Formats: sequence, structure tokens, C-alpha cells
Amino acid sequence: MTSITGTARKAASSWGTALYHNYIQHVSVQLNQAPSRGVRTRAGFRRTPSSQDRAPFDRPSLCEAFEGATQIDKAKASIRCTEQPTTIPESLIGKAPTYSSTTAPPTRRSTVHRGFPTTLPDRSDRPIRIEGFEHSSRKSSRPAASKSTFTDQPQQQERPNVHKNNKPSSPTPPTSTVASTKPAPEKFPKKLQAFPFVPGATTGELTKAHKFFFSPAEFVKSATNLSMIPDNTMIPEVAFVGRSNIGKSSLINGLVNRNGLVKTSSKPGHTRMMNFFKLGDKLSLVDMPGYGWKSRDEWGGMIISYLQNRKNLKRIYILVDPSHGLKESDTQIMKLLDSSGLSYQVVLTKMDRLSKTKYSAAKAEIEAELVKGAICCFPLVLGVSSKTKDGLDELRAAIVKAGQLTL
Ligand SMILES: Nc1nc2c(ncn2[C@@H]2O[C@H](COP(=O)(O)OP(=O)(O)OP(=O)(O)O)[C@@H](O)[C@H]2O)c(=O)[nH]1
Ligand SMILES: [Mg+2]
Repeated sequence: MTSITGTARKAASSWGTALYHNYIQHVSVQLNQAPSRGVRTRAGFRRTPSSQDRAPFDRPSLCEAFEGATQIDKAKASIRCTEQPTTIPESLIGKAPTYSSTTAPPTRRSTVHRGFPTTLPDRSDRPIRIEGFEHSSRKSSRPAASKSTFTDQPQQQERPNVHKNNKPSSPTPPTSTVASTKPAPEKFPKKLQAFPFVPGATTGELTKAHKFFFSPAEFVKSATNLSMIPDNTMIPEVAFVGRSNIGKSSLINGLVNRNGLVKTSSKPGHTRMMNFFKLGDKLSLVDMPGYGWKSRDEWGGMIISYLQNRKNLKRIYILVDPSHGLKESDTQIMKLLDSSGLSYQVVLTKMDRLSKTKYSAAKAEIEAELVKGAICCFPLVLGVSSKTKDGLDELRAAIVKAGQLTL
């Protein structure tokens, strides 16, 4: 059902291994619809197995994942992750591609398109809707091979939600469940060319967020395994992930204006535990060990489990160095978050190291990469410098919105 390719094996030098295996497990769970038996009992995880405990993916989610999603679905999904009602501007959507007999259009599925909420959903009571998981009748219509590889193919083909049968499928819908909703070929699918425009924070929001982040910040706990994760699920939480040495710990220090709160180092792999911090009893911030160089496999399993199960996790910030661009480990975690229906936002760190022109070019390149495949990516890439404090207020305001904090 699944196959490991060279690139995925190469990524096995870090906690990327765990990312990869988790991805495979995810695909297997979806295909088999197998219920998971063990349920974590602490740190906000459910205590007793129930119908909601079938898999990490069958749980409340910020961003619904789409099996067989098309570019237009991705546009809608991105919009769903915004806090404000938004429509897709026509300018973002290109003309419908023409299909030859060997490149059939992706199949559109019947139920996933209905009722896109345009405000951030409350993940406390809404089950994730992964098509084929909740409705066993659709399982048979999804070919297993279409989602089973995790390779170094072009990014769009790697995505678990993208149609990638080896054999071209028929342009006509394969099952009766989709027949009634199949759009006219000349109108659909359209190509998403850019993220939908999301307005940045207003001056008032920036000021409020700035003040809020001057609230007393304190270290709560370090966790080396899931049972040690603090049980403070009543307050919203945001987590910072990224490659080692990308600036995660420095960013938390910068955000809360406390230079020594989190230990930083110029040596990669410095943070070795999940560190939880609290800001004014209203927000929880989590600093993660980095992935990539000098990281360890065992961290990955714990972190992925945490990301997929933490109830109060409102958004994951993926830190990327603009001078290096998106690395394979970054796209791996994005795939995992996409397939788990978790909302994330990309933050470019160490802006001060690039000239404005180079930074803009690097940002545009990263945005273009994200447009190709991201589903649950909040459509606003932010840039920060913990050194010069540039961009910190924008990120603070984004966190306030993501956490739905009332200030
Ligand atoms: N110039 C510049 N350097 C930065 C910035 N942010 C972090 N650094 C430096 O980058 C190095 C790594 O920073 P950390 O915050 O420890 O990085 P990390 O992502 O937590 O690293 P790990 O814990 O190893 O995963 C340190 O030497 C920081 O001083 C920034 O905005 N600008
Ligand atoms: Mg660190």
C-alpha cells in the first residue's frame, strides 16, 4: 500500500523520520478506517476511548483536510483558516486548464465543498471531516495507490490530497456519489495562483497585541514525553516549530520581551525538550526542539503526537529561514499538518540578515511554493527579526487572532 522512496529515506536523519512514518501511518489509517485503541490520559487528551477516538485525524480540527482536493478547494481551505469572512478574488484564480486524454481533471468529491465556514472554527466540538473516513461507502471509490507515496516528485504531486493515479482516470466521475456535483469541465478546476489576500492587522490590533505581550511571561514546564505535557488546556496555545537553529527560542524571547526566558544558542539542536511558557494566564507558547540537523528521531514521535492531539492548540507557526528557503523537512511537516487538518502559518526569521530586495524575492519564492500545495496554511507569510524586533507586532497580532484572545 505504501512505498518509501529515496528522498523519504534520506530525510531519515532527523525527527523527519517520524514525520515520514507518521504520514504513512496516517494514510493507512485513512484507507483502513482503523480505530486507534490507546488514548492518552493527560495533557488534554481524552480519557476514555469513544467514537471520537478512532484516529488522531478523527478529532476536532482547525482546518479541514481534503482528500482529492483541487486547487480551488485549497483556496477555500485557506480562506477557511482566515479569521474574517473572505471571498476568493477572481484575480487569484486562473483559467481552467485544458485536459488531454492522458491528463484527466481531478475528481471532485461531493460533500467536502459544502458549507465552508469563513471564520475560524472552534475545534472543541467539531469532528474533522476527512472524506472516506466517516463515510465508509466512499472508501472503495478512492484508489489506495493514489495516496501512498511520499517522494521527491514535484511538490503538487507529493501532496496526499492531490489526485495522482498512475493511470489517468476517466474524465467522467467514477461513482454515482460525485456524479451530481461534477462541475462543467470548462469552469473547473481552476488554478490557484496566489494565496487569497488577507488583510494584515490594524494599528489598533497591533497596539493591543504589543501591550498584551508585555504581560508577565513565565516558564511552565519542559516535557520529554507526552505524559509530561502540562494539563492547561483551558487557555489557547500556539507552538513554534522549524529546523534547528532557525530562531524559535529567540523568537519567543522576542515576542514576550524577555531575553533570558528561553535559552538560545548558536549551536543547532540546543532545545531538546518541548518547553511550555505562559503569558499573562491567557496564552500558552510552546518552544519545540528543531528538526533537521542535530535533531533526534525520538523527538519527532512525541511532537507529532502532541501537534495532532492537543485540544487547545490554535495554530502552529512554522519558522523558515528566508535565506535558505523551504527545505524538504519543512514541506514534510506541512504535509503532515495538511493531512491532519491543522492550521499553520509560515514565519520567516532572521529578516535582518537579508537586504529588503533579497528578502522580498525570497518571500515571493516561498509563497509561490506554498501556493502549489498548502491546504491548511494561513495565507499570510510573516517576516520577523528577533534581533531588530521587526515584524514582532504583526506576529503578536496574528497570534492574538489565532488564539481568539479577547484583550
Ligand atoms: N541575526 C539574527 N540572528 C538570530 C535571530 N534569531 C535567532 N538568531 C540566532 O540564531 C541562533 C539560533 O537561535 P535559537 O533561537 O537558539 O534557534 P532555535 O530554532 O531555537 O534552535 P534549536 O533550539 O537548536 O532548534 C542564535 O545564535 C541566535 O542568536 C534573528 O532574528 N536575527
Ligand atoms: Mg531552541
